Order: sequence, then C-alpha cells, then structure tokens
Amino acid sequence: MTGAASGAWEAGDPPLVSLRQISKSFGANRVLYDVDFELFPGEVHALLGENGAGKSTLMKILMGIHRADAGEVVLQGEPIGGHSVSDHLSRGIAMIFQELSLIPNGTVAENVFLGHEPQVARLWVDQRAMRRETERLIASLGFELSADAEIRSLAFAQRQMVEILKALSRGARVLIMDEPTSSLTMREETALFELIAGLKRRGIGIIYISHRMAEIFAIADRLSIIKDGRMIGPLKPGDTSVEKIASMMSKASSAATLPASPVTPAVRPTSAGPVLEVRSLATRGKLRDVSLVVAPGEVVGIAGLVGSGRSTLLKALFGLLPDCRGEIRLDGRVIAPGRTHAALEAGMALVPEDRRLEGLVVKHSLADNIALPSLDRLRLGRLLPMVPAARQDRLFERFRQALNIVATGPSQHAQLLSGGNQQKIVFGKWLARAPRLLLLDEPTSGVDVNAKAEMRALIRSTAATGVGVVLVSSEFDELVTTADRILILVGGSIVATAPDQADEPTLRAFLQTEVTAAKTRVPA
Ligand SMILES: Nc1ncnc2c1ncn2[C@@H]1O[C@H](COP(=O)(O)OP(=O)(O)OP(=O)(O)O)[C@@H](O)[C@H]1O
Repeated sequence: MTGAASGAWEAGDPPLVSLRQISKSFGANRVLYDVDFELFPGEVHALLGENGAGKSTLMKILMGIHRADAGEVVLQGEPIGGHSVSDHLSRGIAMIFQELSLIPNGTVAENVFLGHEPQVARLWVDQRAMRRETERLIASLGFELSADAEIRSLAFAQRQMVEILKALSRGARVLIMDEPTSSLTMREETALFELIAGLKRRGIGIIYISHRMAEIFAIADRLSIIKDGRMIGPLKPGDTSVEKIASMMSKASSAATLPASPVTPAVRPTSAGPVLEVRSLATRGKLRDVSLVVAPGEVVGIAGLVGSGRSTLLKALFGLLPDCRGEIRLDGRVIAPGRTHAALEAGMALVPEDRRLEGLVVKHSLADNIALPSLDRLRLGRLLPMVPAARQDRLFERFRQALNIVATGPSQHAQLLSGGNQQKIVFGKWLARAPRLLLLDEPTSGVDVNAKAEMRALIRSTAATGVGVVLVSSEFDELVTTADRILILVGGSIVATAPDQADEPTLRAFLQTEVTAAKTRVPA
C-alpha cells in the first residue's frame, strides 16, 4: 500500500492544522526554533527526527499540554489561543499514546465514552445510548470488537482500537500516533494500516511518529524531519530514501565505539565452555521446556510474536519469576531460578522493555542512573564505600558520547529526557557493568534510526569481548543484522532455529510458518 494512493488527501485542500513559527525552550534549553508544520484532511504526515530532536514537544504544543513561547496553532483556519488539553481535545485533536490509558475492568463502551457519557436528564448514564453509539462507531470502522467486551480480555491491538474509538467519539479530526506498531503482531500491524486507510477516507488527518522507516514508506503521504529543533520538509516519500532521511536527521554521525574500558570486568569466565546453558526452563503456563546454549561472544536472537513468551524468557533467566523451574548455568555455575540477586552477582544484566517502569529511577540524575548497577566498582575502595560524583559523571560522559544521548548534563533528571534517550540510558547502565551475559528486551525500541545502528554495533562489539547476548526483538532487520543465530519462540517453546543467513523476508515467512505449524501440532 502506498500512502498517497490510498489517501483522500488532495493538494490544494485547506490545511486541517497549521503550526506556524513555533518556538519553545525549557529553561535555557531551546528545543524548537520557528517550526512550521501543516496537516491536511485525510493525510498521513510522518514526523521524524533523532531522539530529543523535539517531536514530542511539538506534539504537546499541538495538544495543549505545553504552551509555545512564540508562534501559533491554527485549526481549520482558526488560531487556538490558550493551552488547555481539554480545549484542544474538544476541538478535535487527540493523541494515541504508547502506554494506553484504559480502565481494564470497564467495557469497551464505558471506556470509549469515559468522561463524556451520554446522560438521561443529566441524572444518570444512558447505557443503551452509549452501547448503541459505540457499536455504530465500531461498524463504521469495520472493527472486529464487541461494545460489551471487557478491556482486560482484549489484545493490545484491540485496546489500541478502543483508544482510537475514544478519540473519534469526541469528534477527533487530528490523530497523533506515537510508534503505534511497537507492540503489535504482524497481522495486527496490517490491520492497523488498513484502519488508517479508513480514517483517511473519513478525512481524518494523522500525524505519525515512528523510527521504523519501512512503515513510514508504507503509509505516509508526506514526511517532515525535525533536526535540532528546526524543521526540514515536508518531503514526499517517493522523492527520498531511508539513507537520505537518516543523513538528514543526523547531526555529525557519531562513531559507534564502546568506551574501551567499561568500569572493570565484573566476572571473568571460569571456563572455556558456554556462557549460558539452560535446560528445561518452565514457568506455569508461559514457558515450556526451554533449553538453549549461548557461547562466549555469541548473540542469540529470539524471534516470536507478541505474547509468545519472549519477555518471560528473559525475566525467567534473570531470576525475576519465582515460580520458575529448570536448570540455568552461567559459566558452568548453577544459578537457582527465581533469584535475581544470584543472577546479578553471577554476571547477568537485563535491559527491560518497559524503560519507565523497570529500567529507570526517573527522579534521579542521569549520572546516578547510569552508575547504579556499577556502584560496587565505582567505590573508592573496599574500606571507603563512597562513590565520587566525578566518577559517575565520567561514566555518564562516556556513554553520552558513544550513544549520542541528548541531555543537558549528568545532573539532569531522567524523567526530563526524551523517550529514546531514556532507552539509551537504560542500555548504557547495564553495559557499564560489563556483564558476562546481556539479556536485551527490545533494546532499540523508540530509538532513532541512526542510534539503532549505533546500538546494534555496540551489541556486536560487546559480544566481541566474549560476552554472551540474548536479544529479543520484534524488528526483524535487527535480528538478522545483529544475531549469530535466531531461535523461534512460539507459545512459550523454542520450536526451531531460523535458517543461517536468513534475510528479513525469509525470517518473517519462517516465523509465520512455525506459528501456523504450532497451531496444528497436538500438545504433548
Ligand atoms: N518538561 C520538560 N522539561 C525540560 N526539558 C524537556 C521537557 N520535555 C522535553 N524536554 C527536553 O526537550 C528536548 C526534546 O525532547 P522531545 O521529547 O520533544 O524529543 P523527541 O524528538 O520526541 O525524542 P524521542 O524520539 O526520543 O521521543 C529534549 O532535550 C528533552 O530533554
């Protein structure tokens, strides 16, 4: 599907939204410089830029969360004055967040109309009208969804649909989507693109933020790039290429070199054998009889659909699941399952998928965050347990350069960093510990295209020092370019190894075949 071909947007239509000459600073940090941006009815306009370039800030101004220092937001020819989220929402501007904000034990209809329920004589909620309206909306978009279904029973993609219904029920004309495919299976991704085509036909304009180039070329009518707070574009996807966009986004492209001495190696290999040996690992319902071996210097990729048990496997290895059974050996030494402290001590490190919940102490400084797992090695000495701030700052500086982290300095609070830069901090803090085994769960999710390449090179160069790596990723290009071997996980079991040297389409097709085969297999 090409964006322009499937869209309702025609050049010459008046714009739905115009952002004119927008400027914004946070304290002394100037983030946006005189930015112009337009969105037309029925258009998918992709917004790109390196992590920390200012995309979310611009969108928050459009949504009324932040007020611009200068410039104006114009909706269908009318400038929007104040900055109030409810005002902008009532004018039809809505954002579909990555972390969805639904009430799990409410129904679809209750969530869709949350906060603007139809009422009977302003006394009570008109349940029937709410259901009827929800069903009408569902039917008009051709969703497969019941108005009565409870949110907690729905898959992520269906929850995303509810978020979209919620926005449309409030009369949204502008939808902002931030990395909407990151938690979707392949089939759900196709369904989302079809849904977007339907929204376009209704004249809804979509601002699509993503670091995944393939999907931008699949669905965007136009794209604009923010570089260091300044706007480049708009461009037509047909007039450019992934390489050109990557070089337009990048400042001076920084060399992906790991700081040569990551603190000091924590645990030296005790044998020349495998780094990791796992036998018959199982957790109730989620992992079944998983066995795998990782050699020193090897990157083992795990491919699977959403819900196949990929994150569970990493958590089980790292001792985060108490009800886990089986045998785990690191450098030949047995690590009891369900013991995080033992896993950490033995030299494992886990970069979790959910950086905000599991990866960062958001109210602490970047230097604190990056140093946290390495404090024992940053201390002055055994008898002098204090950690000099300068050591933490130096550690932060090394990773800031290697990963091109956009931050005001080591003392900046982690919560003020852009999403992609937060991910780089989580990645850096575990790399700094110099682990023996690095467990990576979607390590480059939300990270810009240049930084993705840098992080992948870093994973390779870390492995080259003898570290074992288990890499879970839903980005097939990441697996085929970074992993030495790719295991296929279906329904909590490793069912196959992908063919050597498989390219992206081969891996995609191989996984699909294994998923289909697993459905027909009789359970043992
Ligand atoms: N509330 C805030 N206070 C201070 N600084 C902020 C705040 N919000 C964002 N920033 C800073 O503004 C800059 C732009 O951040 P923004 O989140 O807009 O980037 P982004 O392009 O969306 O990045 P990403 O791709 O990583 O999501 C960053 O340097 C960030 O640290």
